[in-house]
Amino acid sequence: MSDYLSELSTFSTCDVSDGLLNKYGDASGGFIPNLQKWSGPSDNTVAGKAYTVLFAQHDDPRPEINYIDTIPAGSFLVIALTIPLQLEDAPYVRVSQALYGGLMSRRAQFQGTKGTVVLGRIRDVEEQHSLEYPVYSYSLGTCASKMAVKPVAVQIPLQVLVREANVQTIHPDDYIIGDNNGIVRIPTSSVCMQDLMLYIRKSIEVDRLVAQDVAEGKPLKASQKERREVLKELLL
Ligand SMILES: O=C([O-])CC(=O)C(=O)O
Ligand code: NI
Repeated sequence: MSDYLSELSTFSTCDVSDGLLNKYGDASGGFIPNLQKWSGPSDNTVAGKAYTVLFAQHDDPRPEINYIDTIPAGSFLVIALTIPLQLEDAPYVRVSQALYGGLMSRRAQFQGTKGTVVLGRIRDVEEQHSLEYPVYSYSLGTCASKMAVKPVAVQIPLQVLVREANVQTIHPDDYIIGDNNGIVRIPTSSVCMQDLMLYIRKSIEVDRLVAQDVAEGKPLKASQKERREVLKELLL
């Protein structure tokens, strides 16, 4: 099986969104909205495969699980709450406790995890920063989560409530890509990775040529129209 992680980490999240938007007609471009980046490298992209974790209310009948000690290397840890605990508008979650902290990042990093996305709050922001391990979340908190919520399942689809009551579903093993712009997800079940990668490579080359034209004083719109012609044949 071919693994696209190393090449994906040479792209920007915007390049990936361009591919999903233009090649697959995905209006969201795979962007997971409202996430803040708190830590991680400032000058490169990180990519991993979604290792999904669902948190539910503390009195949920399902027993609490330990997920942090069994993350496969190359994963991007993605943590979400059940839909009733989410909100459409800021702060996007009903839970004011932090689902994730610095010790968890240390353990994830030790296992070769590429980064962590928490669709909720995290804490220990200074410790996160010092680890240089990529962490994204909606916001921050100070209190641990044990009296409010608990992890109940791994590697199941996670539903994320976004504006206008839309729900995005993140599936286990979707590609997750992060940089300073935010987080993008490639829905692996509905995308041919080989075709998408080909499109993105070409589209980056086109943007490079347009930038060159602009540096030479050419008008932007005309340059884009001309340079993007070559992308049309990849849309078939
Ligand atoms: O105790 C917790 O819930 C999380 C935490 O602070 C850590 O991982 O450092
Ligand atoms: Ni802590």
